[in-house]
Amino acid sequence: MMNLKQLVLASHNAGKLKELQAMLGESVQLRSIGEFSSVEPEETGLSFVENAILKARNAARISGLPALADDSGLAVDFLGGAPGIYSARYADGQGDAANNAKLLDALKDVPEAERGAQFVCVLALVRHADDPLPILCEGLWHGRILTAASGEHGFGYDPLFWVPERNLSSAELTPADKNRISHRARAMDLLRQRLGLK
Ligand SMILES: O=c1nc[nH]c2c1ncn2[C@H]1C[C@H](O)[C@@H](COP(=O)(O)OP(=O)(O)OP(=O)(O)O)O1
Ligand SMILES: [Mg+2]
Repeated sequence: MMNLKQLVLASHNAGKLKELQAMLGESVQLRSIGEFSSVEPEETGLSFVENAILKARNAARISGLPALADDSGLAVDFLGGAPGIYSARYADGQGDAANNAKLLDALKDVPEAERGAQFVCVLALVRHADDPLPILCEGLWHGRILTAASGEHGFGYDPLFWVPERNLSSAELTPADKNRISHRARAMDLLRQRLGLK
């Protein structure tokens, strides 16, 4: 189908690279787009799918390699699905800690039963920059937003995301356990099936 020994990961997020490489194992080497360029494309799409495709095409164009992109985020029920595709930019680009603080504030006094949320991950794989048939895989992970941060693992909103099947925050899970059950794990599972890697 395509040479998948080397794929460029269209992401500047070290947390994603670590998780995706761990899920893929040694048969596929993920190279970060950061090796080729430090310029991040503007995420102008209105959906996770559009942004994932846009990032994958951009990375394939820059690197000349097949490219995998991950567009992901946190959709909070009480906020009508926000921050959603804007999760990384929720606190205007001030980073994870500011995003988490803003989310806690937005849910101040909201009772537990109304704090439902889901992590969303869309993976897009393109064989080359103009690929007319990107492979798209998605994964969801249902949980709840805690009232205070807890845990040191992971990245992003992990310290605020309570995982019902473990009764722990996502940042309290071991990396290996998160990689078995997360939104990203589900999307990667589908991708491996699509690629005949399992
Ligand atoms: O497993 C996760 N655990 C915690 N937080 C997560 C997770 N997965 C996505 N997230 C959050 C981080 C960021 O606020 C947004 C992704 O934004 P997103 O644009 O896809 O990624 P990004 O800008 O960090 O890197 P890049 O676009 O270069 O891949 O959702
Ligand atoms: Mg981004």
